[in-house]
Amino acid sequence: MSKLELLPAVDVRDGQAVRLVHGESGTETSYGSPLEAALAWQRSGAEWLHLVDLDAAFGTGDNRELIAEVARAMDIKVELSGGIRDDASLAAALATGCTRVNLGTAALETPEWVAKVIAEHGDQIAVGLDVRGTTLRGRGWTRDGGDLYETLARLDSEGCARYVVTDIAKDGTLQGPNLELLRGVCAATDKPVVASGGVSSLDDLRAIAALVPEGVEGAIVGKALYAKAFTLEEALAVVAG
Ligand SMILES: O=C(O)c1ccccc1NCC(=O)[C@H](O)[C@H](O)COP(=O)(O)O
Repeated sequence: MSKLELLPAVDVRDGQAVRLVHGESGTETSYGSPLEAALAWQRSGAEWLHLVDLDAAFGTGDNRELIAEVARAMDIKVELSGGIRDDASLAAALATGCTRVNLGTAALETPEWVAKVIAEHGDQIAVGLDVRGTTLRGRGWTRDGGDLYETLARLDSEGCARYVVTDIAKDGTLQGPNLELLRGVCAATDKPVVASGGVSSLDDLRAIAALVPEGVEGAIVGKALYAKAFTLEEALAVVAG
């Protein structure tokens, strides 16, 4: 059985590494320099970094230069997320040398453009399915954007390579992942799924790792690492088996 990939998160708001609760603007806890945080995860043995420009996601500006600096400083694989919605923002994201980008709002609002870039960039494009219940949310998770399973079927038919699935109700809360949601998405697609939101403990990671045979490929971990619920070294040891 393949092992679960771990993606420690660095979410950037106003130049700082932060964690939000339910992804809501105004709930930030700050954790200092994004570059220092990313380098710390890399030193601890991470193979991936999940790097989010929250200002670009919310439409309150962007941290494009800082995000590029962090991505370029990494020797590990980088997944970039937040505000990638058109040719210019996609080109800027890919120019950082990141391994892949995560599209959210664009998949809901400009499906033709997303189909085009999936066709052009293949595995470099993942789509973030950020949900409340089974309703997708876009624009920094502030606006409803359609039904999860209808959108998933459309993206599958367009050849989307991978999905990053977040239960917004769990994100940043340390309440545990939504395993039922992950199982539901895995049952609806043959494409790999990256779980995001709510991881609170090593047991949560074990529970997500148990879904690898169903199609879960990775888990994003944010708050739990910053709150020191466990160390990244401990988490990597758990997923190594
Ligand atoms: O990824 C986005 O585009 C995004 C947009 C708006 C609010 C939050 C967003 N991402 C948050 C994350 O990707 C978190 O880093 C991740 O879900 C980790 O959650 P947790 O382990 O619960 O801290």
